[in-house]
Order: sequence, then C-alpha cells, then structure tokens
Amino acid sequence: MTNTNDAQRRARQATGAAPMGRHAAPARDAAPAHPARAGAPRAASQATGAMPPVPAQGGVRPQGAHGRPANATGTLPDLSASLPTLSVEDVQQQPMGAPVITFDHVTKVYPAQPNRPSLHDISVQIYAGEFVFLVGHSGSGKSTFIRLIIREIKPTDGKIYIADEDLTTMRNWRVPYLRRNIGCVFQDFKLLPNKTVFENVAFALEVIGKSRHVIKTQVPEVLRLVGLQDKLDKRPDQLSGGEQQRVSIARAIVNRPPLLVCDEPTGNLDPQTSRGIMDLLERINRTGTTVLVATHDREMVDNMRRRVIALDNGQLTRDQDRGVYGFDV
Ligand SMILES: Nc1ncnc2c1ncn2[C@@H]1O[C@H](COP(=O)(O)OP(=O)(O)OP(=O)(O)O)[C@@H](O)[C@H]1O
Repeated sequence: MTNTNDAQRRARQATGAAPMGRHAAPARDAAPAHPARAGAPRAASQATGAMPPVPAQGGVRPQGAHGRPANATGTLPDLSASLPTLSVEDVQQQPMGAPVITFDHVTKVYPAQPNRPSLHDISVQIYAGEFVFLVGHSGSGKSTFIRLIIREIKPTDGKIYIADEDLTTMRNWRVPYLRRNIGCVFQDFKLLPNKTVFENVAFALEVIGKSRHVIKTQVPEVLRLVGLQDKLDKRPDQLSGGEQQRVSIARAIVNRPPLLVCDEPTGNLDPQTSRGIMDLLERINRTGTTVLVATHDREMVDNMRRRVIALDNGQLTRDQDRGVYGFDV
C-alpha cells in the first residue's frame, strides 16, 4: 500500500505543486472514517475554450477544512506553477493531490433573484487528478458553480480558490491568466462557424500569443488525440454534433490546462456519441488533468462510478466517491 505522505511528496516533486500545508486542506486518506451524512459539505471567451479572453463503495465524504492562509509573501504566485499537474503514474498511485478547487462557504445570490440564493453555503474541495460529476435538477446551481470557477461571476459570500489563487480578491487583469489554466467545454460547442477545425483550435493558442511553430505542432497533435486528424479542413457545419464537441474539447485542452470544466458536454448528443465524449474526458483525466463535468446524464454517471457532487436548490446534498446519479436529483 502506498504511503500517503510519500505519494504526495512524489506528486509535488513531479509537478512543482505547492505543499498541502499551504492549503490547510486534509488529504482524503487522512480523513477519519466517517458515517454517511447526507448534506455534509466537504470541504477568448468561449470561442477559445480556454475561457474568455476573446469573443470503491459509495460513501458521503467527510467535511473538509476551510480557512486558507494568505500567501505568505503577499504576492500572487504564478498560476501555471501553482496549479498542480500529475503524471499518470502519480494519479494511479495517489489520486489525492493538492486541492485544485476550493469552495469555502460560498453563497451566490443573483441581483435579479435577491430572495433565493442560487448557491447557499457550499464548502467543497476538488483535488488534482480527480474526475468529478456535478449533478442536480435544472436550476439547482450547476452552471452557477462553474461560472464561479472561471470567475465569470463572483460569490456574494465565501471564498473560492483555484489552486492557491483567491478568486474573490483576484484583480480583473489576472482573470485571463486564470482562464488559460482552465479548459472549458459547453453543451453548445461554441465553435467559430467560419473557421476550420484546425483554425478553431489554433485560435485558442493565437489569443494567448503562442508562436506559429507551437500552433503547427500542438494543434494537429491534439486533434489526433480526439480522433479528428482527418477533419482539419472541415468547418463546424460539415461535422456531426459529436465531432463538433470533440473540436471544442481539443480547443479546451490544446494549451494543456491542468483543469477542465464541462457544462453539459453531452447535452446535445445521442447516447453512443455521449459515451465517446465521456471516454475522451476519461482519457484526458488519466493524463493527470482534473475534470469536472456538470451533467444530467444519469446513465453516464451510473456507469462511470466517479465522485458525484449533488446540488439541490443551491444546496450541496451529496458528495460521494464512486457515486451514482441517484434519485434525489
Ligand atoms: N443571471 C441570473 N440572474 C438571476 N438568476 C439566475 C441567473 N442565472 C441563474 N439564475 C438562477 O439561479 C438558479 C441556478 O441556476 P443555474 O443555471 O446555475 O442552474 P443549473 O443547475 O445549471 O440548471 P440547468 O441544469 O437548467 O442548466 C436558478 O434558479 C436560476 O434561475
């Protein structure tokens, strides 16, 4: 059996990730055995996919620690350095790295709906290398959760951290740098209709100033990964829905972000195509990328048996390892 501390140290050495102590977050393995307790909190624009610079047995998780110390130096760490990535070996040995996403008593109230929080007092942590499903009825708060992660909106209360970065105090000019580290996939693909497959993916690199050499190398590589090496010159309207979603996934990961968030990525696709997309997301996860998927796809969640976080009416009602979709959502 792998020693937790050794594995964590190895993962940090491999990735340059910050030590756990900086996060004041418990390792999952170090958490005490805990009885199931429903409701226990645990702790380019869309056209670039990398976010908007431009246009075992199921068991409910124990509560995580909150309250994170300020950066000791008072300076903002380089985000790409602070977001941990794990090698496949590390992920297999020790899926629990440093927290990549921390919600600490987060509440979101939209001004247009002042009497009903869209998220209410959510505390949860998602760790490097995890694959997590976010489930819940329509209107339960899933998209709000994702919009908070990419700092499209700010919480009304509470703190949100991506790796070591406090999104609630982050200056606006830092937001594009945050988003370079978060790949995003949406239900409606958000591809540029007049650009080819290659150009759509290349665009995500162009807007962050990557050289032509990098673009010429990385774009074909990522399109091969998603199985579209033969469609480089097609426009979106010449592709099936599943192929369009593969382009949008390629665009989201071409810059190799350590975190991939997907809002209903299979919402417009038939079951077989959806399975292919989820297989792809699983493969991406196996390379060490942390993957968060908001979905209504019961069959997929039940088949894949990954961690499930359930929201109901803005409240976190379930956080389950190897979970199922459930009948409470
Ligand atoms: N911009 C907004 N202004 C006011 N209320 C909003 C806004 N966006 C969302 N809401 C409300 O917040 C709640 C949560 O919405 P959200 O879109 O996060 O839910 P969801 O779980 O993603 O739903 P769906 O599965 O239908 O996409 C809903 O009551 C919704 O009406």
